[in-house]
Amino acid sequence: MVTQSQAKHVPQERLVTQVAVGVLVRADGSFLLAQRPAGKPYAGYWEFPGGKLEGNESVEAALARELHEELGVTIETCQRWRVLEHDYPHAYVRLFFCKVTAWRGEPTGREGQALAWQKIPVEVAPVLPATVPVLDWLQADAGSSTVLLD
Ligand SMILES: Nc1nc2c([nH]c(=O)n2[C@@H]2O[C@H](COP(=O)(O)OP(=O)(O)OP(=O)(O)O)[C@@H](O)[C@H]2O)c(=O)[nH]1
Repeated sequence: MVTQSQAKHVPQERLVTQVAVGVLVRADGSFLLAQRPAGKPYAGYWEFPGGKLEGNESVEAALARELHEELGVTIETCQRWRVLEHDYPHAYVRLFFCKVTAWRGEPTGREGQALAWQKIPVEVAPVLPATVPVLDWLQADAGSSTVLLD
């Protein structure tokens, strides 16, 4: 979904694209990255699975839809984690990162995208610019059981 931003630091002429992003974390601490398919901006870059909110969708509903479409999984446990904004040439995005700790089904690249379970330091490259800080948060969280809400 694209909405007019009310955030003060967003340049006035920019629309904000809201994006729900899933950080699927397994019991061993590994997390899932997906490679953006050909034809999208930043094709070939690695990111966390997710996509844009549609209509009046909530973050949770958009994430459930996107993870089902992209990976074929059904979310069972999901918690909002952090919010990050990034100004790309193609869009100003507001990313709602959610930690997904339980799901049904084995993630599969249903849109032909490559998938990789990773730990810090990640072995795949390049990652999307706005994905880099998330890797730092995951590393910071690794020694703590605290989940910060934005
Ligand atoms: N899914 C996802 N998107 C991200 C991440 N980091 C990041 O900057 N983005 C940006 O958020 C936006 C998500 O758009 P998308 O193209 O994946 O969404 P979508 O599946 O709804 O796309 P569509 O237009 O093909 O339907 C892109 O501008 C992408 O660059 C991330 O970790 N995961």
